[in-house]
Amino acid sequence: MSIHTALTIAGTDPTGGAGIQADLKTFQEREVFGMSVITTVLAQNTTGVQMINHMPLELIEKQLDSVITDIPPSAVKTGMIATPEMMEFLVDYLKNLQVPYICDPVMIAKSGDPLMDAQSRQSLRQTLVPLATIVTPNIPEASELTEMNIETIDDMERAAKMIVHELGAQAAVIKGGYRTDHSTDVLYANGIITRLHADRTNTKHLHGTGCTFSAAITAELAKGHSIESAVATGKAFITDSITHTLELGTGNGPTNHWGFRLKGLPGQT
Ligand SMILES: Nc1ncnc2c1ncn2[C@@H]1O[C@H](COP(=O)(O)OP(=O)(O)O)[C@@H](O)[C@H]1O
Ligand SMILES: Cc1ncc(COP(=O)(O)OP(=O)(O)O)c(N)n1
Repeated sequence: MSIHTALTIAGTDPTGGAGIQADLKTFQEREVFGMSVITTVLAQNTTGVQMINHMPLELIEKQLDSVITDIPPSAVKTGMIATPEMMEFLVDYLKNLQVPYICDPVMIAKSGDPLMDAQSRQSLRQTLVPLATIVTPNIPEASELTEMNIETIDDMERAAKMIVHELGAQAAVIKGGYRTDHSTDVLYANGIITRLHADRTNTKHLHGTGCTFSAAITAELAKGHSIESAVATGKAFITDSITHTLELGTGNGPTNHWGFRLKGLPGQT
């Protein structure tokens, strides 16, 4: 049996809904062996972010060395990489790895709390985005990366093309979660635009949707699937996670990482 492995390099969420914890749960659900390197420890929950503490670069480097020299990843994703110094350091590291790399350009939590400053947002465009196999911004993040005002699906398509042709990523998925009329995401890969549709679930429990979606895509790339197939599976996985809501927490709760397993079971909504 061949074992597939995936590494997430990101920040933490003690509630388990977003960040490293959501990534590891998702890798496990997709039957990929999950590994993690922590960049930032956060005190956060379903109501917002209470405290942020960045790890020293030396500790990030040591964690990476420990994992990679022992269990090589078949694919890597980055989530919250909050400072230009962390980004610049990771560029050399990721170039050497030569495995599929998913860049989730995490900038702001749905609670509204910023996860990086303006200078870091600019650095992300020049450092990590050009290295990515797939970049997975939500609409505000795509606007920041492309300096475009994104309102329509056509705008999402233009932004995805710009991330590939002008910023240098191999493919881009613009996530439609911030829209209120539909949940259509747009993939641009290998010169082709694909619209990924899903019914919109009327719920406030959407904490960590972006992390979970990009982790599911990473797991599929780790198995050797194509970009198009990995993104289609990621979309099905996140849709089931949102549909089978858990209603946890006093604020905007997490998604259900085992939602796809509940499909068709009696008594489950
Ligand atoms: N209410 C919803 N119903 C169905 N799908 C949703 C809903 N909200 C977000 N999604 C989907 O979840 C995924 C993550 O999108 P989004 O929430 O925009 O990311 P982020 O957490 O980075 O802001 C996308 O596939 C998006 O279409
Ligand atoms: C540590 C950490 N990383 C990323 C996020 C943002 O997660 P995301 O999946 O974009 O979902 P929201 O939290 O914005 O709903 C985070 N909160 N914490």
